[in-house]
Amino acid sequence: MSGATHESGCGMKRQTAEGGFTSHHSFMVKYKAGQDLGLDMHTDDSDVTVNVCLGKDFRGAANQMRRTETAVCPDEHSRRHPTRCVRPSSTVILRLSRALLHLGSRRHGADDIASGERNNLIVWNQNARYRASPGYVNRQPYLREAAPPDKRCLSYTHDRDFGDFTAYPPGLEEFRGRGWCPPAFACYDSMAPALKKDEL
Ligand SMILES: O=C(O)CCC(=O)C(=O)O
Ligand SMILES: [Fe+2]
Repeated sequence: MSGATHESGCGMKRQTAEGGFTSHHSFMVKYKAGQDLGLDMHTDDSDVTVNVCLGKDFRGAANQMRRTETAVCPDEHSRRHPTRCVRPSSTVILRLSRALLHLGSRRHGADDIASGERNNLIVWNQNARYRASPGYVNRQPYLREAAPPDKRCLSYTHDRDFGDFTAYPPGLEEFRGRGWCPPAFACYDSMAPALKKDEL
């Protein structure tokens, strides 16, 4: 591996404190024509994720050689910040033989590849002591969203209001109305009234 991208300002102190990681879960993801081309925005069941692009030969959505774009939400998911951002998500270019390190609780996804095959090694690192502490992201209070989400942060599988901001990807219209985010009590003021009534 020739280098790793680590977004600045993405502190990992709490996640790596008190002896560090207590478990790891590693797996490969594969993107190829006729199978998955990319991955919708989501969070991981990890405290810190390592994502290494191992192969093979592919072109990204903008036809770049062996590079693809990954949107990473600037804010850590917490019950206070219900998994998506009102601030613009940053775009990280993950290219062959490089690694990306990010908090599992930050929403992220992989843009579709245009051609070829992309293979990435994903390592989910968990810290049981961090998870048991009051600072754990999923122990924070879940507050109302202050404003509509950033478009780049939207997820067609998770967000009820995805279709209010952008068209569903071809063939994925069936996800309309199926998401859970944001729950009714956390809707921003200008969210469509029909969606505000939905319960979690
Ligand atoms: O393919 C990628 O770059 C992201 C994969 C990922 O986020 C995951 O498998 O959880
Ligand atoms: Fe992920």
